[in-house]
Amino acid sequence: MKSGTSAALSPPADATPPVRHPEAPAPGEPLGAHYGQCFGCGGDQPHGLHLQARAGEGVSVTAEFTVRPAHQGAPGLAHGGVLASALDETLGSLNWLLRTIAVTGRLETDFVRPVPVGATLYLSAEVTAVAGRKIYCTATGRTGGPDGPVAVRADALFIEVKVEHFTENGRPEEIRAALDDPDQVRRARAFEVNP
Ligand SMILES: CCCCCCCCCCCCCCCC(=O)SCCNC(=O)CCNC(=O)[C@H](O)C(C)(C)COP(=O)(O)OP(=O)(O)OC[C@H]1O[C@@H](n2cnc3c(N)ncnc32)[C@H](O)[C@@H]1OP(=O)(O)O
Repeated sequence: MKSGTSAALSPPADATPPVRHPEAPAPGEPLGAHYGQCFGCGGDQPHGLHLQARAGEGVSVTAEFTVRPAHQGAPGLAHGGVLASALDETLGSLNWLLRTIAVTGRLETDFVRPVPVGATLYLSAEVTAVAGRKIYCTATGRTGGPDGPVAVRADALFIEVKVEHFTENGRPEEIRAALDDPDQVRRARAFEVNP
């Protein structure tokens, strides 16, 4: 049974359907990591989720994440916060398709079934509505295959921010390193609004 979603995650009356950016990656294309040190998608985080997302149709993505021993809460089972991170990361990757820089404002998660170590979580997410800077989206994670039973799901509100959100709030050494890395700058540009 789906639990109730809070009023904060119900789009207002003037919300509009999301618009896929004309230069968004084609359906099936891998999105890659937005930052090598990202806990969700980065390849340089030994205990990270190493989540790999691909563009879907419209403003949707799919992703997979395999639970490793470093992700346990109870013996042999994934930690709920890690599963919420996988949902958050998948939802965050939707912003590649809008070409909008946005951060999670609110994330509401249902944990439906326990997810064992070694299991692969098949995630899918889509943007449902946009209202000004507010991006409403939803995600599910299934086990056993892309059509397997739902183990986790989330509804979320992302808020569009400017790049200064990161440069003014992030620890200076990581910001400096990111700005000095041409590959990182190129990936940040891919988020920029308006071609
Ligand atoms: C060199 C650098 C390269 C960088 C390259 C970047 C690459 C791209 C990286 C992406 C990374 C993704 C990674 C995964 C996704 C995370 O995990 S992101 C990390 C977790 N999230 C955060 O840290 C966000 C922390 N929170 C904040 O900074 C601020 O609260 C926010 C979210 C920016 C909002 O603050 P604000 O801009 O002052 O906006 P505010 O005016 O308060 O609110 C705007 C609207 O949103 C609503 N709202 C705001 N918060 C909420 C809420 N929690 N609940 C409900 N409504 C809310 C407000 O009510 C308001 O509504 P309206 O009045 O317009 O109707």
